[in-house]
Amino acid sequence: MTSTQRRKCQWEMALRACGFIVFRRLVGCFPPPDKIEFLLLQTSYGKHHWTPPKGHVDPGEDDLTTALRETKEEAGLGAEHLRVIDGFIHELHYEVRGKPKEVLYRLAELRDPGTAVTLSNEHQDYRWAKLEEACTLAQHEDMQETLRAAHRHVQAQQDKQ
Ligand SMILES: Nc1nc2c(ncn2[C@@H]2O[C@H](COP(=O)(O)OP(=O)(O)OP(=O)(O)OP(=O)(O)OC[C@H]3O[C@@H](n4cnc5c(=O)[nH]c(N)nc54)[C@H](O)[C@@H]3O)[C@@H](O)[C@H]2O)c(=O)[nH]1
Repeated sequence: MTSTQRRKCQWEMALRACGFIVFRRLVGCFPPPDKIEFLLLQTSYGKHHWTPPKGHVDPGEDDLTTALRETKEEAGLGAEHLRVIDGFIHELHYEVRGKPKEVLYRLAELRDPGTAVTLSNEHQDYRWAKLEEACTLAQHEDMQETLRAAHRHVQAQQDKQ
């Protein structure tokens, strides 16, 4: 299937995308109370909006495979770089050009916080952002709530340790 056929097929189906809220924990700098930073990517097209790595589900692909593929394609981070966090899945529903779209986000920690991010031509910039900056970049309320929920989830896990 050519990329044009793939894109047409995706538009004919319900829009569905999957991705990862990728976070890293800063190490070695004391005290900052909040060491959690989220990865956001800025598109090189359209409104240049910021989102975590994610993208459309290919025909026959399962959600986790899509999330891993897109994170590799868009940020250069593969399964070997990530620790997928159990118990966190957030599904967002919004409209894109009049069509309903659903986006499913899982949560993953960057194992080595020093790992470099490598962008594809779909994005022009990236940021490792603390929660409030990430919410400002993300703009959309549903994404902001997802980031806050991810932050709560990571902190709750930390508190248990
Ligand atoms: N030239 C050009 N080309 C485009 C354009 N558009 C796509 N391409 C091509 O498609 C490829 C991307 O393919 P994938 O990577 O597989 O797909 P995704 O990762 O899914 O990426 P998208 O950008 O399609 O979709 P969203 O991020 O969902 O943004 C769509 C709208 O929704 C808003 N929005 C975003 N997030 C949230 C949220 O959390 N909450 C709420 N409420 N709203 C949100 C956002 O502000 C925006 O207005 C590119 O390579 C291009 O070739 C475009 O405008 N111009």
